[in-house]
Amino acid sequence: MNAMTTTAAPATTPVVGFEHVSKVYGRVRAVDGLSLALRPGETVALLGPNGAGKSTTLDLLLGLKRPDSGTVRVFGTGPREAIVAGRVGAMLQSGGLTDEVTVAELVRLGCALHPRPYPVADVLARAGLTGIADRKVDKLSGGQAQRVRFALATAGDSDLIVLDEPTTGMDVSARRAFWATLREQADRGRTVLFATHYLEEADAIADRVLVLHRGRLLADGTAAEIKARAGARRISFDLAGDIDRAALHALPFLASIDVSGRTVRIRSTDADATVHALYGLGVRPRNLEVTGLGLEQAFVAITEAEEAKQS
Ligand SMILES: Nc1ncnc2c1ncn2[C@@H]1O[C@H](COP(=O)(O)OP(=O)(O)OP(=O)(O)O)[C@@H](O)[C@H]1O
Repeated sequence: MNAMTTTAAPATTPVVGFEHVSKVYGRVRAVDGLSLALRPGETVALLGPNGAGKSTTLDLLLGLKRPDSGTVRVFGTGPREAIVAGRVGAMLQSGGLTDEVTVAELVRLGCALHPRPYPVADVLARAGLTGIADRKVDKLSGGQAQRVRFALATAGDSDLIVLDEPTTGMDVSARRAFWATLREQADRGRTVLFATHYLEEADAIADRVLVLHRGRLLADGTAAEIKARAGARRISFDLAGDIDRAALHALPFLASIDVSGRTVRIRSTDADATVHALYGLGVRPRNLEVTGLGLEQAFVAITEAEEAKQS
C-alpha cells in the first residue's frame, strides 16, 4: 500500500476526558481548570492531600456534581448517559447503605439494576461476602461495609470502575484481597480509577498516578516517573580529599545538595548522570550510596514544593 494513503488508526476515545474543568464552592476552587484523559485499560491512582479535590473530581466524573466550567466526558458522552448505559461501576466514600436489608438482598438489587449483571453468587464471592450474605447491612463492621460497596461497584460488567478511598477501614488482609480482586478486573481490560491516601497502594497497583493539589494536576506519570520528578534518588558519599565546592554545586540533575564536613548528601533527578559527572570531576567518593525514595516521600516533596511556590 502506498504509504501516503495509509490512514492512521483513529485516536481512541478517552474513557474519561476532562477539559478545563472547574468547580467552585464559594471562595474554594475545589477543582481548578483540570484537564486529563484516561485511556482504556489503565489503572490510575488519584493522590492528593486532604482537600486536594479528589472526591469532587470523582463526583464530577460520575455526574453527581456539575462543573462550573469546562466539560466532562465519559466514553465520549455525558457522565449520566455512561452510567445509565451501565458502563461505570462506582464505589463512593460514604455512600449510605440501606440498613434494613441483608447483604445478599442489597447485592441482588445492585445486580438487578445493572444492564449487564454478573451472577449474584459470583459478586458476593468476589467481594468476600459469601459468609456474611444473610447479615443485616447495619450490623457490618466498617471494613465489611466497604466490601459491600465494592460488590455494588462490581455487580455487573462495567468498563470503568471508580473508587473513592476504597480500602479505608479495611484491615491488611482485607486490603490485600481487595486489590487482588481489583487486579483481576483490570486484567480483564477494565479501566480503574481510585482515589487513595495510601501511597504504597498507588505504588503497587497503579500504572499511572495523578497527583492533585488545590484542584490542579501537579504530576501525571508512572510512580517511577513521579519519584524521579521529585528528585527522588538520594546520593551520599564522603569526600576523600579537597574538592572545589562550586564544582559540586554545579553537578547536573541536582534537586538539592548538602555538604556537611566531608559528607555530601544529594537529591538527584538522574542519579546515574550525577554520579558519572562526579567521577568526571576527579572525585573519588568513599562510602557511595544511591538510594531511591518511596512514592510517599516523592509525593510530600512535590506538594511541599508547590506550597512553597504559592506562599
Ligand atoms: N459541598 C461543598 N461545599 C463547600 N466546600 C466543599 C464542598 N465539597 C468540597 N468542598 C471543599 O472543596 C475542597 C476539595 O474537597 P474534596 O472533598 O474534593 O477533597 P479531597 O481531595 O477528596 O479531600 P480528602 O482527602 O480529605 O477526602 C475542600 O477544600 C473542601 O472543603
